[in-house]
Amino acid sequence: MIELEGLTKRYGEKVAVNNLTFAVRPGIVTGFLGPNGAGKSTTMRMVLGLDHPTAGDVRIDGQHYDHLRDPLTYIGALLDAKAMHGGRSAFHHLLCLAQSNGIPKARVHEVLDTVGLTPVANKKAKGFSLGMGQRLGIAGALLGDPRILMFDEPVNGLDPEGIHWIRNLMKSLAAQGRTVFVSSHLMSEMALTADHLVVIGQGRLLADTSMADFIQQNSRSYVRIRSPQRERLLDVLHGAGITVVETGSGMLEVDGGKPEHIGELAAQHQIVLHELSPQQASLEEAFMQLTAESVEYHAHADTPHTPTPRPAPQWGGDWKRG
Ligand SMILES: Nc1ncnc2c1ncn2[C@@H]1O[C@H](COP(=O)(O)OP(=O)(O)OP(=O)(O)O)[C@@H](O)[C@H]1O
Repeated sequence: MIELEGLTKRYGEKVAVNNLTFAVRPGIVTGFLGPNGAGKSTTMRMVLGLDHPTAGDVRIDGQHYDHLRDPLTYIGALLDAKAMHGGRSAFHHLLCLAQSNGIPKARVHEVLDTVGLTPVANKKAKGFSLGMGQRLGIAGALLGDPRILMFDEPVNGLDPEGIHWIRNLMKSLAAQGRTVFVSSHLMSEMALTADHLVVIGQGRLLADTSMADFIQQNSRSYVRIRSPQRERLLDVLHGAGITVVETGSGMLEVDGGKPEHIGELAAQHQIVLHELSPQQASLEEAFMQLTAESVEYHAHADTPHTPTPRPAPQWGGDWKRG
């Protein structure tokens, strides 16, 4: 379990993370969403003790990261796949991590196999593609067989097979009772992977809820109806006290209606239906709706806005014995 309480991080005037309180629970995949610059990576860095909170607290299974003995055996993380020594082979990179955390060498071979990098184990990491780098970063996260896993944008650079693989990996890690905390901008992927969502905007908590509730609470669900006897159907629905929205394309929409009820009414009045389909907004639509006001970096056709570059997080470099 990861627990945040009033977690806050300021960089000068900028409040990157603002009083976040939530818990990431075991046994499920928790998605961490937010527009660019919302504070996701800063939060994750604070979980790993790579950044120190201005205020508040974050604990891993009740302990501060700095107090964990052999931290890789508690929490494995992928924050920045490029934050590794490019001159080392994949095998050596993992071996160094293993040795500093009391993990046996045999485990290095196991995780290389799990992520599919055994054939390139002796190749230097600097020659790796983005996707291979992601796999190596994931191998590092799995090395200590930790109860908690945290991935920042793990599907970045992965091909469709790789995306499918990481989705199943995360689900199976959660099914084993582990805590899995993952950020991604790929909403369709998140919708397939996460059971629970934590959403932040401009450093503040916007939602901490199940995937189903999040979509339901932040979007419109309705029944779409198409009928060649549109006018008669309208009369019947109005007669039954149902509010109908008429769309320009000739469709009818009933907010929050039950398709069974509408279908039965139509049948009772012998009205032909060509379509009767429940419509649920996608995670992407719900996310856009919730975060619309906290998006900092809008694209403009003629004035592209680029956030100020900042140093890459030093993943792995600060990990040490407690
Ligand atoms: N080391 C730093 N110094 C100054 N400002 C920083 C630093 N790290 C992050 N910030 C600022 O804090 C805010 C949150 O950044 P962060 O990278 O945590 O957001 P994010 O949600 O991970 O964004 P993205 O989705 O674009 O990766 C941003 O405005 C960013 O510019």
